[in-house]
Amino acid sequence: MSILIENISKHFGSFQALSPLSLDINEGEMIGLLGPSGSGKTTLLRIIAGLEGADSGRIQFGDRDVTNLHVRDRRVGFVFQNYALFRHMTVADNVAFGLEVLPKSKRPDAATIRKRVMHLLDMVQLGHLAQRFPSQLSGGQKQRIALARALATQPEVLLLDEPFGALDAKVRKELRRWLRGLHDELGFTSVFVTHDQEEALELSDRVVVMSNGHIEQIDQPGDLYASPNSRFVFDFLGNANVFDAQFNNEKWQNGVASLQLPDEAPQKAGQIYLRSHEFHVSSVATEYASLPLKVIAINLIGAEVRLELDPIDWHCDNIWEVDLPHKAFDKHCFEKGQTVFVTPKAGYFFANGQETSQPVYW
Ligand SMILES: Nc1ncnc2c1ncn2[C@@H]1O[C@H](COP(=O)(O)OP(=O)(O)OP(=O)(O)O)[C@@H](O)[C@H]1O
Repeated sequence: MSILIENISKHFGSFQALSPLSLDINEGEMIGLLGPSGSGKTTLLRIIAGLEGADSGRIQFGDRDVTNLHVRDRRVGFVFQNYALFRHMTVADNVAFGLEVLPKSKRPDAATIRKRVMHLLDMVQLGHLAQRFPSQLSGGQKQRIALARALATQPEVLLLDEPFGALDAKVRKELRRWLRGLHDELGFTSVFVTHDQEEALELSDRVVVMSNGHIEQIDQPGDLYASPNSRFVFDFLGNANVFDAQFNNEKWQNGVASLQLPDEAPQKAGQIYLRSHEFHVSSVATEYASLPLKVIAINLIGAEVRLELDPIDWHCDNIWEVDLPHKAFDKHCFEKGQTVFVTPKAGYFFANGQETSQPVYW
C-alpha cells in the first residue's frame, strides 16, 4: 500500500511541531524517520496512524483518502517501544486480540483465528511460548509478540515507534534483521521512528531525516551518507569534525593550523566537515595538512581505536574524534598527552552562508 502525505502540519497550542511537509512512500517500502528528540517523528507517525489529527494537509493510502478516517478504519498495525502487551492475557490471546475485537461480520471463526495465531507465532519463532504470560518473556521476545500481534489483522501498513529502543544492542541488531526479513517476505509498507542513525541506515529503503518539525533530506541510506545536503544532516549522520577555515595565502587556515586546498576546491572561507574515519594520523605534519592536536583519550571501540583530540593553538568548538584500525594504531603507539597531526583524506566543504556542500579530496 503506498502512502501519500501532502502538506501535513501540526501545532500543539502555539508550538509548531510539524511545518507543512510532504512525503511519498511507495508500496512495500520501508521508511525510517530519523531525527533528534523533539524533531516531530512520533507526531508524524501518529498522524499517519490516525491517532492524532493534522491541522492541514491530506493523507492517502493507495487511492483511499484517509485524512478524516478514524484510526480503527485505517487498517494499520502498530508497534510501540514499550511492547504494550496485555499482562493478564497469554501470548496467544495477545496475538489474537486484534482479530477477536473485529466486528462480527469481519471476524474470522475461532478455528481460523487459532490457526492464524499459531502461524504468526511460528513466524516470529515463538510458537512454543503460546501459553506463557508477558511477564514470563524477555524484552526481545515481548517485542516479537508485539509484532506478531500487529500483523494479525494483516495490515498493509505497519507503523513502528522506536520498536527496539528498549532492548540491548545485540538483541536490537537481531530483531532488526528479522523485521527486515519479515517485511520483505510479507510485502507490507513500513514506517518506523528511530533516533539511531545506524538503525535507520541499516533497515530503511529510504531515510527521512527530520529536524525542528520539517524534513531535511529524504534519500536512500548510501546517498544520504555520500551526499548530505546540509550541515545538520552531515552532523547527525556521522560524528563530524568541523574545521572552521579562513582562506589565506592560498590555504585554509585557523590559528596555527592549515590545510592545502585540494584541486577544484572553492577558494573561499567556510567549514570543512570531516568524518572520524577519514584521516591519517602521524606524529609529524604532512605537505597537505598541519593540524596539531593533543591526544586526550584513547578508547577501544570494537574493530577500531578512537582518539579524542584537542586542537593545539587553533580553535574548534568540539573535541575531535578520529577512528583508526588497530593496525594503524599499533604501528604508531600513540599515547595520551602526545601531540599528533591529522591529515584528512576527504571531507565536505560548506562555504560561509551556504547550506549546500561540495565534496573535497586530498
Ligand atoms: N500532545 C502534545 N502536546 C504538546 N506538545 C507536544 C505533544 N506531543 C508532542 N509535542 C511536542 O512536539 C514536538 C515533537 O514531538 P515528537 O514526539 O513528535 O518528537 P520526536 O521527534 O518523536 O521526539 P522523541 O525522539 O523524543 O520521541 C516536541 O517538542 C514535543 O514536546
